[in-house]
Amino acid sequence: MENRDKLMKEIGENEMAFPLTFKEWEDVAKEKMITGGYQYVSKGAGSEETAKRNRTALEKWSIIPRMLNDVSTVDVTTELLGNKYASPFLLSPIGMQKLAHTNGEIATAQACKKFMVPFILSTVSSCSIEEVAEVSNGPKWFQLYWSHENPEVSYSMIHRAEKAGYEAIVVTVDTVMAGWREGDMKAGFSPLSLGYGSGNYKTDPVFMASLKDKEEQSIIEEILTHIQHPQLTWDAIAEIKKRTTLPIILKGILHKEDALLAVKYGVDGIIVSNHGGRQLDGVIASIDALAEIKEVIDKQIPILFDSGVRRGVDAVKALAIGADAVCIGRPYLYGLAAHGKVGVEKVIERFIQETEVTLGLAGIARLAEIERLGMKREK
Ligand SMILES: Cc1cc2nc3c(=O)[nH]c(=O)nc-3n(C[C@H](O)[C@H](O)[C@H](O)COP(=O)(O)O)c2cc1C
Ligand SMILES: O=C(O)C(=O)c1ccccc1
Repeated sequence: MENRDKLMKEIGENEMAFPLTFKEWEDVAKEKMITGGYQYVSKGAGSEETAKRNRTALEKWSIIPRMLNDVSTVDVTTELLGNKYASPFLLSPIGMQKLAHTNGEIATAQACKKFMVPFILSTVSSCSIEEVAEVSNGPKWFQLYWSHENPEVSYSMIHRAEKAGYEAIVVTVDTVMAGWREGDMKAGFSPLSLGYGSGNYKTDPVFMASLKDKEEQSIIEEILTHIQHPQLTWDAIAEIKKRTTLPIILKGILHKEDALLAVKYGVDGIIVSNHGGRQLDGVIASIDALAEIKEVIDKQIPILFDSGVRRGVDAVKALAIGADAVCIGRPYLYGLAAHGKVGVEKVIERFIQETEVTLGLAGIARLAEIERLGMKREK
C-alpha cells in the first residue's frame, strides 16, 4: 500500500488545488464551460429517470468483502482482447471535447497515455483520428457512428483508424436517433453547430468528396444526417466485420437477447451502457442490465461497462458483478473542463488508486480473483 500512502501525502501537500469528489469536479467544470455546453454534457434525456437510476441502482448493490488475505500489493492489471492493460479502465467516447477545453481530445489522449488507459475516440470528435494518434502512442480505440447515408464514409473512417494504430472499433448502437433532451431543446443548443465536433468528418476524404456544397452550415447539416442511423441492423454489423480485421465492440447493449445476438454475429465484445441516461429514458440502470447479461454471456466475450460510474467503488462493483473492464464517462470530461490534460490525469489516477484501496479492503489482492467477492442487491 506504499502507493496509497504516497498519494495521500500528495493530496494533502500538493493537490489541494485539484477537486477531489465528482461533485467538486463538476462544479469547477460548470464554472468554466458555457451554460448550454455544461447543460448538454451533464443532463440526461427525458425526465432523467435513467440518469438518476444509474446512480440509485449502483448504490443498491453492496460488496460482501473477504477478510484475512494478504493485500500488501493489489494487482489491478487487466487482460482484454488479448492485450494486457495496467488497470481495468478505459475512457468512454465523448464527442466534441473542445466544448470542454481548447485542447479537446488531444489533451485527453495524452492523459490516457500516461496511464496506458485506452482512449475511445468518438466519431464526432473535435480532433481527428490522425491528430490524436500523432500525440499519443498509447492504446486507442475508435468509436463509430455508422453512416447509413453513405457507408463508404464509415469504411473510410475505419480504414483511417486501422492505419493510425487504433486497436478496436466500438460501434455505438443506442444512438439511432437523437435522444429527447429537453434542456437542449429549450436552449436551442446543438454542439455541432458551434463547430466543435467535425474533426473526423472534415478530414475524411470520402465525406468531403461527397459534398456538393462546402459551406460550413451545409457541412454541419450533412454531418448530422450521417450520424443518425435509424436503419442500423445486425446486417450492418456483419458487413463492418467483413471490412476490418480489428475487433468489433458493440456499445449500448442492455437486453440479454441482444448480448446473445452479439455473440452469434461474432462481435468481439460488448459495452453494457445506457449512454449515461442520454438516449432512451426510462430504461434499466446499466448496472442491473450488467447483472443479467453476465449470466447469459458466461465469459464467451468480454463485457465492458459504463453509465453512472463516479468513483473506484462503483468500478469495483461492476467488476465484481461481471464486467471485464469499466469505462469512465462524465468524470473525465469534467477533469478536462476543469484542468485540461492534468485534470484528466488526476481523475484517472484517483480512479485507479481508489480501486486499489477498495480491492485491498475487500480482501482481493488480484483483480483476476474478484469473483471471490459477494455482491448483494437491495430491492
Ligand atoms: C457530452 C457527452 C457526449 C457523448 N458522446 C458520445 C459519442 O460521441 N459516442 C458515444 O458512443 N457515446 C457518447 N457519449 C456516451 C458516453 O460514451 C458514455 O456512455 C456515458 O457518458 C456514460 O455515462 P456517465 O457519463 O454517466 O458515466 C457521450 C456522453 C456525454 C456525456
Ligand atoms: O451527445 C451524445 O451523447 C452523443 O452521443 C452524440 C450524438 C450525436 C452527435 C454528437 C454526440
